[in-house]
Amino acid sequence: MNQGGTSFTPRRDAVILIVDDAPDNLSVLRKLMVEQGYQTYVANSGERGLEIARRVHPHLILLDVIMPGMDGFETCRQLKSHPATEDIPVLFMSARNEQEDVVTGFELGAVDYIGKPLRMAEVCARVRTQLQIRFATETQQEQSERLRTIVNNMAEGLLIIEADGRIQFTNPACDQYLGYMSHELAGKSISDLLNPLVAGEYLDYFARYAANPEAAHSHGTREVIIRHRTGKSVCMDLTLTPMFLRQPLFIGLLHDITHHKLSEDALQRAAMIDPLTKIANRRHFDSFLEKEWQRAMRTGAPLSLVVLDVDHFKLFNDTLGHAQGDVCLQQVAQAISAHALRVTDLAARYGGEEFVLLFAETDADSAYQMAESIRTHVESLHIPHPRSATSPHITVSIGVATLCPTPTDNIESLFVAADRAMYAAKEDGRNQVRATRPPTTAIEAARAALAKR
Ligand SMILES: Nc1nc2c(ncn2[C@@H]2O[C@H](COP(=O)(O)OP(=O)(O)OP(=O)(O)O)[C@@H](O)[C@H]2O)c(=O)[nH]1
Repeated sequence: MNQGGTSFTPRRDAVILIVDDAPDNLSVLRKLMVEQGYQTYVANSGERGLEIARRVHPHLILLDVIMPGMDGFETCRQLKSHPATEDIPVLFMSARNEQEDVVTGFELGAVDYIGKPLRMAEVCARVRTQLQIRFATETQQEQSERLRTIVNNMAEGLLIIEADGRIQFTNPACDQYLGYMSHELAGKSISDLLNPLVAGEYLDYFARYAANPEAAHSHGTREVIIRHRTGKSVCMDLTLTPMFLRQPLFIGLLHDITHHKLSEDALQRAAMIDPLTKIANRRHFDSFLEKEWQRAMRTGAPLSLVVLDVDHFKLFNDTLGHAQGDVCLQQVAQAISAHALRVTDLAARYGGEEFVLLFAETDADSAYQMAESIRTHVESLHIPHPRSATSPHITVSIGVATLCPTPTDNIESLFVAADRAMYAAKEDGRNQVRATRPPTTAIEAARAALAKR
């Protein structure tokens, strides 16, 4: 169907009802309408016309005015007062075509009034025009209904926003996302929902494009934090598109990504954590060390790396079983991470039974003290190691390396130094701390004091 120009062709399934008491008129008009391709019903009285109209609900009624019994005006009055027929367009045909008759016809709700004798080509043209209007209205109503159903049932939140930031309309999903009752958001400003900085940016964007509609373009999608009615923050994707009708408006589409965000965060956290011991994994430690290394290069502060290895762990596994070995690793991990006290400290499981600890802004003496404290902590856990030649309990050997990184140093060399120190501790009998440089006398004293206990 072409709704735009003059070449409109009525739908072939258009249904016409002709009401006229004169059989000749009825037969001529019927023939004419059938020739036009319309499905045609006829009635020879107002009463019969009402009956057919309620039953078949035609698209248009051609209604004679002068009829015995119920005349055309009364028939029209009754059609318009019944919900089943009130919206059917009525086109009067009458020899009574004084001005007051025509006015009465229109006042009763008719869409047109044709004078008799009828000129058939004119009747056809008027019928076609009324059908065109009728179908266009139906199409509009259908489209509006379709749109309303979509808007009311879509999962995305929808807002219509005016250029000054005032919310004109929200759909049920939007109300639900943000905890509002239906229509409660209308009249509020988007500044009530967004933080002032983001709201300011949007208001600038609205003002810019309201002033220059030609340059309008979609604001795209961005992640925003929106204030829920309860005050809590929800994370949403907001897509804004300008729409210029009588006034500049903006269509906002809200997509709730709080759950994605939560699982994204959980995934990110999981990617950083060792599943057995729940402390940092190697990947997280490496990136943390890289950052602290760069920072230490800028500040010139010392960086201490501690490498720890459980003594005779293979024997432990072989004696008590792998499951018991796992529990042991968990306990040792907790003891180690209990010493990562500052935000710039990080304890991690680096491999099977090997752990590492980074102490940023920590000199060799302090790092040695911390390492010694870890060693005694692990020993004090008293995890039985029945077949160990070193101790009846689980112990660890620890290597410490300290460096004030310069551009000629590299992380690898810090690791090599700490590893070397740790192997030296193993070779020297295990359950001890070795550093890349000898501890100061004060540290020695501390060690001696600890050893006596
Ligand atoms: N239970 C358990 N054992 C592990 C895990 N990862 C590595 N191991 C075991 O840790 C043991 C490490 O053994 P080695 O590196 O040979 O050390 P070791 O000779 O027992 O002891 P040292 O010479 O004192 O280092 C191996 O038997 C590994 O199977 C783990 O996740 N759970």
